[in-house]
Amino acid sequence: MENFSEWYHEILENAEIIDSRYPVKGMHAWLPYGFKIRKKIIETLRKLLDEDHDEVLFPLLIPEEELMKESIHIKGFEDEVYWVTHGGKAKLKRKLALRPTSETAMYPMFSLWIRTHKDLPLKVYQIVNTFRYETKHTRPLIRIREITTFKEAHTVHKTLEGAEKQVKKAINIYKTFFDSLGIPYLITKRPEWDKFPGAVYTIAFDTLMPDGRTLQIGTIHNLGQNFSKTFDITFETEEGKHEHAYQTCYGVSDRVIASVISIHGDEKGLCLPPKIAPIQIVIVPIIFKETEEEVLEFCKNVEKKLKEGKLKVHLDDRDIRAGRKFYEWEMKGIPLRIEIGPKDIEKNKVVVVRRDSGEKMDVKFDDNFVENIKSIIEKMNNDMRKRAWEKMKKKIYDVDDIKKCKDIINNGKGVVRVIWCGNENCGKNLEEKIKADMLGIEGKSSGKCLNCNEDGKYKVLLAKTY
Ligand SMILES: Nc1ncnc2c1ncn2[C@@H]1O[C@H](COS(=O)(=O)NC(=O)[C@@H](N)CS)[C@@H](O)[C@H]1O
Ligand SMILES: [Mg+2]
Ligand SMILES: [Zn+2]
Repeated sequence: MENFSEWYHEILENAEIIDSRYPVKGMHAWLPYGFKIRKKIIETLRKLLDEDHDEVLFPLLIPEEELMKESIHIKGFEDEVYWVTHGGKAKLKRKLALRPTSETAMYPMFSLWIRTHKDLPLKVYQIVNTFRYETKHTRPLIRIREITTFKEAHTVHKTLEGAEKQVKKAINIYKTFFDSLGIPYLITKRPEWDKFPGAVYTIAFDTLMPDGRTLQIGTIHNLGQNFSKTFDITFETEEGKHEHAYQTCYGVSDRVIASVISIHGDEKGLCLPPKIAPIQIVIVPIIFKETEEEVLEFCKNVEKKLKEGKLKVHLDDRDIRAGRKFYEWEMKGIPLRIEIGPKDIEKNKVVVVRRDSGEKMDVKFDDNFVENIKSIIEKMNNDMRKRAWEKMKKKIYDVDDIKKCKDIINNGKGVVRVIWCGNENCGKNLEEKIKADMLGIEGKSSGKCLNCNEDGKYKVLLAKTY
């Protein structure tokens, strides 16, 4: 794990997640196993969003004049937009952008959909691919040019309070989502100079990767009335007045998958949270010639019982060495392995091995068998999440000395928490001094600004970032 980047690229290949050989930089093919993991993660996300959003689907191509409408927004994206300029041999009269994100695709339509207060709040999302011509170093699933798993939610409200309430709801949705994947997170309000182009403010979820750098795994933007004024999203109030609506949008991407792989993975390969593992349990028969029949028979019964319990189980009865099977399934991060040999069936039990801790347990194949397996799985989900949080918390340092900050940041030790006065120039100066990015404001604080010694106003986090 000391060379995280090498480990990361190898695991994507060895665990058959994606194939990076696709001949366009920053774009990759999803392989069957990786696709199944991605599908489970999307299912988890959909279940959360469908509680009070409707799923929609907008076109990929955005007319230039719509994309250019919100000046700050386009300022932030103009260097990253892919353009379509031809249809066949014919040059298009007006060029079309591949959506980098869909505000400018959706909001002209919202303006048509929203007439009166009865049409609000509107809460929609889509899970699509988006395109950003990233000029910084691209990296599979982390910084890609085709973001293949881009979930973007867009909401419209009558009042600022409505939008504020939705921001809080979105924060809870992301907390629940990342908790279910066992991913720890830092929640901060991005500094003014690093918020989403066109937003009033941005709340970000960052996680800490094994190399000491943080990865922005989700963002929530309060758009105020910036876009509703640009795209004329107005509604008739109860009193018959016309007002501009208040909006939010929030998104996650393939980075969620990158963080599940990176944070739970180890030298043996992936370690998937049981909740999103395409196969939760693999049964490996320990075969000896004289007892082959009854062992396989027993394995089939165990498999049947587990399937009846709605668990995703695979019986690996290939005619290869058990050790080879262990290696392969550990690489693929299957949460539980069940080993069954002649001694086990004599005692009517199986051996259960946890992928995360390596812990081995005997479990009786009796009436409580499925329940016992389910509680091991439940415990594993919780242990993986707790372990990841503890690991991250240990790498967040409260620091009141610039030199110490530099040492922590330069040696990839993690994140520093310091007191800041809130002044932008001072903040940017601090970033330069310790060669880190300000993730953002965690909360209020008194004391002295670490950088300029003026009155401190906020607790802020800084780290090396992706
Ligand atoms: N090049 C990229 N590769 C992978 N993920 C990315 C990339 N760029 C952004 N993301 C992820 O996408 C999330 C949402 O992107 S964003 O620009 O912050 N926000 C939006 O686009 C808003 N419309 C909310 S959906 C980011 O938090 C980040 O996790
Ligand atoms: Mg970007
Ligand atoms: Zn200061």
